[in-house]
Amino acid sequence: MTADTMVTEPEIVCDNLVRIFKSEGIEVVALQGLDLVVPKGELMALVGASGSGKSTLLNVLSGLDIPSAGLAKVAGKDLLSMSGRDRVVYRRETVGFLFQQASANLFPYLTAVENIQVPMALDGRKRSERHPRAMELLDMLGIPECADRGLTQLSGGQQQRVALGVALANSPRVLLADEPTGELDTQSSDEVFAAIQRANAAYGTTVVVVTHDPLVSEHVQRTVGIRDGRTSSEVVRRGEIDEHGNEFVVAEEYAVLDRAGRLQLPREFTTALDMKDRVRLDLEADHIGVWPDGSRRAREQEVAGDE
Ligand SMILES: Nc1ncnc2c1ncn2[C@@H]1O[C@H](COP(=O)(O)OP(=O)(O)OP(=O)(O)O)[C@@H](O)[C@H]1O
Repeated sequence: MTADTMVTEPEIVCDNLVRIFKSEGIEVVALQGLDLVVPKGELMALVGASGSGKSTLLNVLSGLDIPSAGLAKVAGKDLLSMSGRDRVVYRRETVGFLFQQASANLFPYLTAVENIQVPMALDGRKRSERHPRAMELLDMLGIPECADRGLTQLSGGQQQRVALGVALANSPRVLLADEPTGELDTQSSDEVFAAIQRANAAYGTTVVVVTHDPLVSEHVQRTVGIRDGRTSSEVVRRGEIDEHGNEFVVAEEYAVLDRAGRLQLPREFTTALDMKDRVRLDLEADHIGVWPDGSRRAREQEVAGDE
């Protein structure tokens, strides 16, 4: 294969991913055929209502949970067929995880630099002296002066940046973050998100952030919406330059069309036109028209079809 014909495999591929939870005889389908492709090095956000399946998806991608069916591949590794042993190595080396609460990533009795060195020690390195990578990470996170501070001497935003350092300690290819700014004030959120952006740019780490925070979801290239366990919509942003040479961002919204031809119409659209149960489709030269059942246009079409 030549360099020209070589196609880079996406870093994350989910194809028709299903996760069913069974408890006390009741089945909950948390993921119902979810499709998602994330190219290497992308920083993207996942948004969706409570219960839509975001945490279930992150748990699958982080190797904590095993899906019921479908395909989930991260950094070329198949998460359904992976052995228990490979899963441990995968979680230590391939993915880093950042939780909403910084404390979930941190040991309270260790300093900032010691915390960042914990996963490195697990990786067969010595913890007794400062590891250059830990100091480099603290620099990149913008908190080198916090190296020897205990957690009680750090603000919430600084603690979350140390937690990010822990997640990045072993240079994971993929960083998964679940509401990383959810408990922070605006300035701290800003600092944590800026640190995530720097990590993405400096190390080429692919980043998936689950968020309700517009500061995050509106400042990434792509925001994917999840509804009822499926990817339903995407907003793609790109920078453009106006006639005065000023940069501005164009955001385009898409519905996701899966391989079976399914798409979810936005609820505001279907409610506005009182669409339910079934709709009439009309193939035009360059688009597909969707009409409410019983609308004048649908009836006209029916008559035209009969003639
Ligand atoms: N371990 C479990 N056992 C049974 N049902 C579960 C389990 N985990 C999640 N669910 C169900 O799966 C669905 C998706 O949950 P999930 O936590 O992934 O949603 P979410 O989008 O992350 O929500 P939130 O924003 O509130 O965290 C919900 O109906 C939830 O009740």
